[in-house]
Parts: sequence; C-alpha cells; structure tokens
Amino acid sequence: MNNSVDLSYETKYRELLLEIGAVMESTPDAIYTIDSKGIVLRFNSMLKKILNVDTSKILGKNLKDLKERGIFPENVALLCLEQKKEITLTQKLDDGKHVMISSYPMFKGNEVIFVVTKIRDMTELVQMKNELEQIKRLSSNYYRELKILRKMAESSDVIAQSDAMKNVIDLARRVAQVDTTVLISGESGTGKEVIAKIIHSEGKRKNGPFVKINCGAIPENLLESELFGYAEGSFTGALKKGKPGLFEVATGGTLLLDEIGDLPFLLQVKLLRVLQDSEFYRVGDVAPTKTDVRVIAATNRNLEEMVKKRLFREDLYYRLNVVQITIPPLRERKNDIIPLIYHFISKFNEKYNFNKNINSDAVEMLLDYDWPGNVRELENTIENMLVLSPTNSLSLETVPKSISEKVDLANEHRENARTTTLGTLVASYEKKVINDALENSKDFEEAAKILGVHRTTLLRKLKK
Ligand SMILES: Nc1ncnc2c1ncn2[C@@H]1O[C@H](COP(=O)(O)OP(=O)(O)OP(=O)(O)O)[C@@H](O)[C@H]1O
Repeated sequence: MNNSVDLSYETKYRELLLEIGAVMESTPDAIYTIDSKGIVLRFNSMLKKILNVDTSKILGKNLKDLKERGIFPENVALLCLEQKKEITLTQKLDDGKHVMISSYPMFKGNEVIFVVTKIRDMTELVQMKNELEQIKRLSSNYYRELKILRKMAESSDVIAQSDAMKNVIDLARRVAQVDTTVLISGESGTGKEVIAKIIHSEGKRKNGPFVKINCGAIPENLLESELFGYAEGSFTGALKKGKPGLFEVATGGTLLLDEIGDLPFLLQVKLLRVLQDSEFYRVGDVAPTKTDVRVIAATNRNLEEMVKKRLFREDLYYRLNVVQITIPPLRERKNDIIPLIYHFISKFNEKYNFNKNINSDAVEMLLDYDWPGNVRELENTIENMLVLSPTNSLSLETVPKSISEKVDLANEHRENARTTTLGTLVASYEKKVINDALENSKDFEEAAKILGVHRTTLLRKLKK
C-alpha cells in the first residue's frame, strides 16, 4: 500500500519535472535556475544558443566560479540572490549579441531558495531600433535639406537678409498678383531687374516672355522702332515685311523698360498712349496694333525731380507710378552683404569649378566698404577675387586696391575726426580754466601760481 503511494508520488514528481522541462523548452528565451548557494540547477537548450556557453560544464556548478573562469558570461542571478529582488538589465555579450537578462527570486519565508533567470536575445530588435533611428536621422536631414532647397527655389536665388530687402521682395510678390504697371527705383546695380523678374515669374504672365530694353542705351532714332516696330517699307533699309517691336514680342508677358528716365520726350507720349489704350502704331503704319503686355519701368534717377524740371512728363510719371518699389542701396542694408558674399562665392566656385573660401579679415574689409555700384559691384569684386586669388582662401591681400584704399582712407578720416574732437574739447576746457584763473587773481604771476604752471608756460598758452 505504502509502496503504491510512493510510486504515485514518484510518478507525479517525474511528470512534474517533464512538465517543467517542456515549459522551459517552449519559449524562445534562454532559462536557467540556481539554488540559494548559486549552484546551477536546470537550464533549457536556448541557453547554449543565446549565451554560447558549453552547457556540459555548468550543471551542478557554482555560477560565481563559472563566471570567474569565463565559462558563463553573466551573473545577474547572483545579484538577484544577493539583493533578494527582481533584477532586469541589458548586456552586450563578447560576440556582439545584445541580451536582456531578468532574474526572479523565489522565496521560502524570508529566504531566497532559488532564482529563475530568463535571457532574451535582443540583437535583432536593437538592430532594428538602430536602423529606425538612422532612418529617422536621415529623413530629418533630407527634410532639412529639402526645406533649404525649397527656400532657395522660392526666393529664386535672391538674397534678402535685411528687413529692408525682405519688405521689397514681399511687396514685389504681392504686386505680382495684380496686372498693374510698377515703377522700380533704386541706384544702379541694386537689383531692379531681379525684382522685375520676381514680379514676372510669380504672376499670371509667368509663362509668357520677359523682355527687357535699356532706354538709355539705344540711340533715339532707333528706340522708337525698337519699341513699336515698323510697317512694311516704312523707311530706306527697313525690312520688306516690316518688323515687330518689343511691345509685340512681349505679348502675353512682361516688358521691362529700364532707365525709363532716358526715354525721349516724344516717345514718352507714345508710351503713355500704349499704357492707356493698349494699342500703338508701328512706325509708318496707319492701323493700330493691339498689345497685351505688363509694363514695368525701372529708374536710377529721381523721376519726381525730373517731372519738376519738366524733363519727364507728369502724366506718364503718374501712369507708371501706380505702385512704386524702391530698392535701398547696399550701404543702407549691410545685413545683406555677408550672405551676398557667400552667395556669389558659391556661384563662382561652381562656374569655375573652384573650392575657394573667404577669411574673416577680407569679409570685414568688404563690410566696411560703401559699395557705390551696389550688388553688381560686389558680385564683380567677388568674381575678381576668386579668379585672381592664388590660394583657396580669399584673404585681405586679394581685396582689390580700389576698395582697400578707400576703406583705409575712410577709417583714417574717422580716426582723425575722433582725435580732433578730443583735442578741441581739451583745448576749450584749458582756455576756460586759464580765463577763470586770470579773472580770480590780481596779476599774471598769481594766475600762474593758481594754475600750478610757470609764468612762461602760461604766457605760451595764452598766445596759443
Ligand atoms: N538680392 C540679390 N540677390 C542676389 N543677386 C542679386 C541681388 N540683387 C542684385 N543681384 C545681382 O546683382 C546684379 C545686378 O542686379 P540688377 O541687374 O538687377 O540691378 P539693376 O538695379 O537692374 O542694375 P541697373 O541699374 O544697372 O540696371 C545681377 O547680377 C543680379 O543677379
């Protein structure tokens, strides 16, 4: 009877062990247990796979010894035993695997009787996490670059760092949306054509032609036929079929009349008519020609003054000046100078296949200059420096003499003005002190005494 009870216990015990073994094998994690003395009691087959340990050497052995002899790569279970609490940590093994190790203490009363440790191979997960992070980093880099590229494309390579220039571009973009005439004024080389192109390319006529004519560069007798064309056989040397003028060439687009202040008086009348009636007469023609052109006029002269002096027709001035955009000279928007310098360096590096840069002394010098020729002069200067510089770094020596001499001279004048002011102040104060001393003393001798100088010194100063 007793025997049969024992046997049934033994059977149950065996079955339990089988069950535990089956449970331990059913997981992709490595599992092992140690007793309260750190002796390895049991493990599953994943232990060999994940920790790469020789499992034939560990059963019944002390984990501490195994760790010290390098047979076992970790001892989290011992920490758990020591601290009597659950411990989870991650570890990178010698073979590069990333594992997460969790040890759980099993208690009898207050005492830990054994520790179960579970090890999960995280290598793939860590790899995936790293890859994900890399992808995130890459995509945020791409996003940043895209934003810069978009910004560059949007501003179509127009530099506007200063508030003054930002306002100009803003106004140009707004005015681009309405088909009105615009008068752009500004010193030579400030970027009037650049702004006219923005108005053209951001408006309804962007797919039409952008045509420019410099009214001051063409002789008066040719300008009329250049603008309005001429009819068949209208003058000797004319083409037989006649020739269209720029008002026809620019149909559907924009016509930029540069240096409008140079337009001869007679042509001013003709231009006014085109603007009012959208039609004109070719030279020698009797029938009018229709036109559909947006006119932008540009000038570096003071048209208002010209109107007062009767050099420019008042009615045309008002017709052109529906919206006026004034571009300030570069010296009044110094914030644009540095970005323009780098913009042109990169432009000409690309053109000449260079990889040159500029040093800070040279930048300082360019910042101190007044740029009477504005952006065009700066652009030419950078091209000149880049082409002539013997090294990859544009230094102070590469700044053209015409610029460095002017900057040096201006700095010298400023310095002189500063010291002169100081000298004048000291002299006038000295004069006041001497006068006071003379007034408050009975004679010259006493005044010298009050002032603490020799009478000959006082005499000399008085003479001065
Ligand atoms: N804001 C800017 N950003 C980049 N380049 C510019 C800018 N302004 C002007 N430039 C460049 O400077 C040069 C002169 O500009 P632009 O021809 O438009 O000046 P302008 O005022 O029309 O000159 P002009 O009075 O002689 O007709 C051009 O090469 C132009 O590309």
